[in-house]
Amino acid sequence: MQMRFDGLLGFPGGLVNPSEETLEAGLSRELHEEVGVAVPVGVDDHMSSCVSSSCPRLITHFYIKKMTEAELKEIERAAVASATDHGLEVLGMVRVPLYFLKKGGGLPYFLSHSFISNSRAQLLSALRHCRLLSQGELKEAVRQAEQMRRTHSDDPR
Ligand SMILES: O=c1[nH]cnc2c1ncn2[C@H]1C[C@H](O)[C@@H](COP(=O)(O)OP(=O)(O)O)O1
Repeated sequence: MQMRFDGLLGFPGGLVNPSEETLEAGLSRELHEEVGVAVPVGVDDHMSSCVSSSCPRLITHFYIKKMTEAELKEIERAAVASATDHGLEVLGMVRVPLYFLKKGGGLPYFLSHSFISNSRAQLLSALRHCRLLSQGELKEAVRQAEQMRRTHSDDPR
């Protein structure tokens, strides 16, 4: 995922006008701007679509692209070295911690941060779809994250 200019976590991507380009071409263009490399995206990579709750005229389309660790490392390097949006719209790529540490560290802490639009739900659906974590582990991570958010909102600081 990435830290956005507004301080929220989200996925690389952006607005596409379907009368001007296909969704996949628009996503590839946005990826080039935000991660600095041309990542080919096809209709087979499409995962889900949903009407935005904050803006009913916006439909969010979510794609999953599996890649090797070497490809991921290349993207992480390019995101800093050549992405035109780096330091502007995008403040940095972040790997999602897919583990649990004592006292909520790892995935539960990550999930307790603030996310743009429905990107937190998109992350959870991707982890479920790719079977990277079990249903029980995801449920436990969400439970701990909610508990942390409640604790933080009680913090008077
Ligand atoms: O990761 C995301 N998941 C779901 N919706 C998202 C995500 N990132 C952005 N959005 C939504 C929020 C905004 O309403 C629009 C446009 O986002 P934005 O970052 O402003 O797009 P541009 O890069 O400026 O085109 O999408």
